[in-house]
Amino acid sequence: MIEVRDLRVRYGTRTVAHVPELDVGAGECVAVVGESGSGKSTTLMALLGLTEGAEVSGHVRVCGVDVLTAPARRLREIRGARVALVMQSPQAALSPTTRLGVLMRRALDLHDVDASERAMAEAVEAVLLDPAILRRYPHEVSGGQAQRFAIALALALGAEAVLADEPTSALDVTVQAEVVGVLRRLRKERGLALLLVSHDLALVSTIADRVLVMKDGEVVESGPAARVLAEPSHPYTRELLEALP
Ligand SMILES: Nc1ncnc2c1ncn2[C@@H]1O[C@H](COP(=O)(O)OP(=O)(O)OP(=O)(O)O)[C@@H](O)[C@H]1O
Repeated sequence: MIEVRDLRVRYGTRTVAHVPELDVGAGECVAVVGESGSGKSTTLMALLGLTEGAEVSGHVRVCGVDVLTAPARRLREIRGARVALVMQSPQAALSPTTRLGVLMRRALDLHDVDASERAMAEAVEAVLLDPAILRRYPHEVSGGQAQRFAIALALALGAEAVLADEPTSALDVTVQAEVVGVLRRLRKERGLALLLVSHDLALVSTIADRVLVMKDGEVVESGPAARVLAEPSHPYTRELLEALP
């Protein structure tokens, strides 16, 4: 589903992310962890060709599309519909004057997907939200609810992969846990490929099969989540683990 080889993202002369190898198959979950500024979000955005102004090289294949060479039309096919991007603050990306239900109906109509009240209610219930949320405006829901709404919309559109960029603030740990809980269940039920970005190694290891640890744009350690957590081989990974509350 996702295949990355020797991905390099540069802004000017500075390499902000270098990922030698990253694979996520259907039903698998891979987490990218590291402190703020380590290149996690940049890596995620590069997978959808969304690193504006950057020089990107290497090989990136997502849902059969060669992201670095594909024409804009092919990239639009995977963005939003086949691959869901769950952002740190999804409310910011939503129109503040449009109710969530209207927004969902428009998106489903655009892709010729069933946009009946019942189908929309089922979509939000699948991420453990009350269908009443469809009558709310984006500023009337919490960050975690907005993230779950974004996942519901993606699933209704038939997404095969979810890329989630988790909030980095320690205050948001309950939100993260809430969203990760939903993703964990959906991954099993629907065979979604999941790529999670987080600074919280302990949280992601509860869902991820494999973990990549990034520092200053480089992958310093990668491997099965259980191994990385139990026997971290890099001092930086040990630091991340020791920093946990
Ligand atoms: N458009 C840009 N132009 C120049 N530098 C950028 C740009 N976007 C990101 N960077 C730089 O790339 C580096 C990696 O940023 P990135 O957002 O990927 O880190 P991160 O690990 O996701 O951090 P956070 O957890 O805070 O989101 C940072 O030093 C950042 O300043």
